[in-house]
Amino acid sequence: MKSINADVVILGGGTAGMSAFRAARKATENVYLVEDHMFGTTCARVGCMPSKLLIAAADAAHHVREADQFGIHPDGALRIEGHEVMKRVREERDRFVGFVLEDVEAFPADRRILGRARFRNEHVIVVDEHTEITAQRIVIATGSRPFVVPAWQSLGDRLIINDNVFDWETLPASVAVFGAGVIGLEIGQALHRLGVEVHIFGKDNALGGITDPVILEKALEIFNSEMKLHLDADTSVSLLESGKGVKVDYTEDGKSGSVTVDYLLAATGRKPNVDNLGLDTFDIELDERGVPKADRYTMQTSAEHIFIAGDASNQLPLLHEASDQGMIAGTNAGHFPAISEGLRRSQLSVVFSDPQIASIGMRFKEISNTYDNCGCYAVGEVSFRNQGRSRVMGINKGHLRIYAEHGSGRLLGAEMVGPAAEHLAHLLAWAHQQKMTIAQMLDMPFYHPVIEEGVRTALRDLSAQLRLAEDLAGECAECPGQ
Ligand SMILES: Cc1cc2nc3c(=O)[nH]c(=O)nc-3n(C[C@H](O)[C@H](O)[C@H](O)COP(=O)(O)OP(=O)(O)OC[C@H]3O[C@@H](n4cnc5c(N)ncnc54)[C@H](O)[C@@H]3O)c2cc1C
Ligand SMILES: NC(=O)c1ccc[n+]([C@@H]2O[C@H](COP(=O)([O-])OP(=O)(O)OC[C@H]3O[C@@H](n4cnc5c(N)ncnc54)[C@H](O)[C@@H]3O)[C@@H](O)[C@H]2O)c1
Repeated sequence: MKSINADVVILGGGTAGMSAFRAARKATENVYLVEDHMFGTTCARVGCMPSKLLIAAADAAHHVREADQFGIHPDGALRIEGHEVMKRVREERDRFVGFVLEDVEAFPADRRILGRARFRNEHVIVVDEHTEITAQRIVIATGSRPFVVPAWQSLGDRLIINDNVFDWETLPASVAVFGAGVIGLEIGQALHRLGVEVHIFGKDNALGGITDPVILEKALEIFNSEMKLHLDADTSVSLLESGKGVKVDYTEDGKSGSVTVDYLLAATGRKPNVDNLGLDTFDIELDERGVPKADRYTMQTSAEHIFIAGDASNQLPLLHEASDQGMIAGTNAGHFPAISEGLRRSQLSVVFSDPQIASIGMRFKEISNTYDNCGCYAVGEVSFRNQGRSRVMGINKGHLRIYAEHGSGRLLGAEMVGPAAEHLAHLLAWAHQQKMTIAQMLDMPFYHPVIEEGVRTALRDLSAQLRLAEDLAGECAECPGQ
């Protein structure tokens, strides 16, 4: 077995690991990056990019179908060639992966190690059975993997996860998507729009990570009118005798039903890859999911020379977060024992369904947990039904709710389902990070006619309800704030 002494070793060569590697190398050259099987990142290979490529194809089909409303009638039946759709998805995906691999190739070859890393103790990492690294500091950046209900393993190759979808040569005839979260909704709706028969099975009426009940109700109405959603069904699944498909039996609202599909896509959440790392070989404080607890500003765990970043950290499993957390963890591992707080940006998340779903700052659930006792917040809202530009474009479906604090008048957060949510959410997240008040946001320019005018309507509604410090006479002085 080869022995190495390192200042820093990074476990996992995805987005967070690459970011940590670059950051740590600014402090010391003696840094190693260990990747289990394949560089290229989850985002580029099987996550953000291929899913958005599939969605882009679905959007193209949708726009053709929707053209009628403008008096445009594409002649003949819409023909979707599954193998052409998937060829573009795979080719463009490979192009994105290629760029990541070029970045990896630029890292010194002797500092990249392929193999599965595991702690032997708090300072020693064993990679497969070929290398032992004694490291002064360690960054865990091992990402996450889909959580799959154990009983579904009996479905054999008819059970698929997101990774499998993007390797398809062509589109299947039918899929049952389990999980109506972010992945289930994005991939499920895209497949549906590409002509695949899709049945989405969820749990507890949850949809796309929405926490605001008003937004959830609107979203359920919109998505239910397009697809077969079973969001609170009892289900049992079995492999067809032929082995070539899956039967889903379900009961919902007292009624029973059954569907037969080619595949069951498990999109029931993801699990941080920390369970097989050997964390039980030393003392480190874990959360309820078995993930090392870490300070969100330094990414330092209770074992002070060990840092964690990206999906592995069980904080916000998003690409930009993985990159930021990797940078913070790598910088601190590099400069240890000098630790500094890194930049954590305002929360921003977007689901690329149509209409899109987005949230910024505090979600409604957090707001109600924090403020419900004192009632020191107000909500402003707008429906996109009669919003000028959205109606012009025939995309006038959705609702936006913005939350602000009485007293300070500051923007707290927002949730929405609706047109251009990816852009509106950026606008709102930037204002949130700048700690703007609703009055300051209303002082900003708004062009006409644009979808952003919908944000202004919601801000005006909010402004009319907000009670500012001078009106409160001491009330809300003890507001929990953020
Ligand atoms: C279908 C899908 C769509 C998504 N879309 C979006 C999106 O649109 N926008 C967005 O912001 N986020 C999106 N995400 C989430 C985003 O992809 C992740 O948050 C991000 O990729 C996490 O990066 P990471 O570095 O933590 O993990 P990864 O990129 O997964 O890197 C972890 C690496 O660690 C390696 N590893 C694991 N165990 C070990 C070990 N023991 N030893 C050595 N190496 C190990 C793995 O092989 C892997 O390469 C999506 C995810 C999925 C699945
Ligand atoms: N656009 C994006 O930014 C994007 C896209 C995809 C993924 N992601 C990231 O990946 C993470 C994981 O995505 P995900 O969709 O797997 O998880 P998720 O947590 O968003 O959704 C999982 C859903 O599965 C449901 N569920 C759980 N067990 C079930 C069961 N047995 N049957 C039916 N439904 C069940 C849950 O109620 C939940 O709604 C997301 O939280 C997100 O951070 C982001």
